[in-house]
Amino acid sequence: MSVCPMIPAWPREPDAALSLHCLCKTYDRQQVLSDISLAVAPGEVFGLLGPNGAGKTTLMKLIAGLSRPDSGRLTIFGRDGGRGRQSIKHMLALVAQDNNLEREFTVQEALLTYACLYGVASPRQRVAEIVQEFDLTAMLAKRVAVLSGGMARRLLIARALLPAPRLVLLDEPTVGLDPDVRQDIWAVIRRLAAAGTTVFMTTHYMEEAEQLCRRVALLKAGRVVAAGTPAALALLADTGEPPSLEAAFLRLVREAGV
Ligand SMILES: Nc1ncnc2c1ncn2[C@@H]1O[C@H](COP(=O)(O)OP(=O)(O)OP(=O)(O)O)[C@@H](O)[C@H]1O
Repeated sequence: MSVCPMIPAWPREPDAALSLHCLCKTYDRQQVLSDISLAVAPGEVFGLLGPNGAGKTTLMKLIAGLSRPDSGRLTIFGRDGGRGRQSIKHMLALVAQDNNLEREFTVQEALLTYACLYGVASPRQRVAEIVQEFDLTAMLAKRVAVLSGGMARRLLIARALLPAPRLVLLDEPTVGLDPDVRQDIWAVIRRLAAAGTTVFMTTHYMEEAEQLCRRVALLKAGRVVAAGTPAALALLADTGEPPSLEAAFLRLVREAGV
């Protein structure tokens, strides 16, 4: 029988925005996720850290319902993420790493089409709100194919927020972006949290985790090896230097047997 790590003082399942209990996933007989147990409070920005191949995207896909766990339990705002998918679909949005925008559409068309597909009430009005919030007016007539990486990322996030999801999953939201666009996206994430939206994000940037996340979990070879506030995790570095999340990350990732 697998042992499930207990994490004290985390939100209890009925109160949590997202609750994962002993989730396991294998691909081609490779154990990719083992006994993942986490809980994220409503309105929290939670960061998932880990080296390449640790299983972060796989976990995102399980939460988003794009893939099924082999075992374990997943609830979103207290509802079963397995059987009750239909009833929670509208509550969450995933912004994946890849750009899956329709290249021939204009920005306006991309937003309006998505709003209609997702049954957003008053789609034109909602698109106008999002355009204003993301300062997209100047690029509305541009075709998606000609957008820079930073513009496309902003559009992907803007599009995902059209149905006003309560839980937003961001897979490496600022990877490959310049510092200016990164700051823009950080501001979006802070606004979401201030408005009570829950954000569950992955990142390879320790500074990003420190700046944005109330708590983080470190995934290594498909297991949670540490979790807590960035400041608490930084203390695990134990290097004699001023504590840093980066030093703690390196220590935990390199340490054998953790
Ligand atoms: N569809 C799949 N079929 C088979 N193996 C897969 C599949 N998706 C992921 N894997 C494997 O699962 C493991 C975890 O991959 P995953 O993409 O979740 O890691 P990650 O932590 O997101 O990595 P990165 O930081 O590089 O994005 C890897 O060994 C990967 O090869």
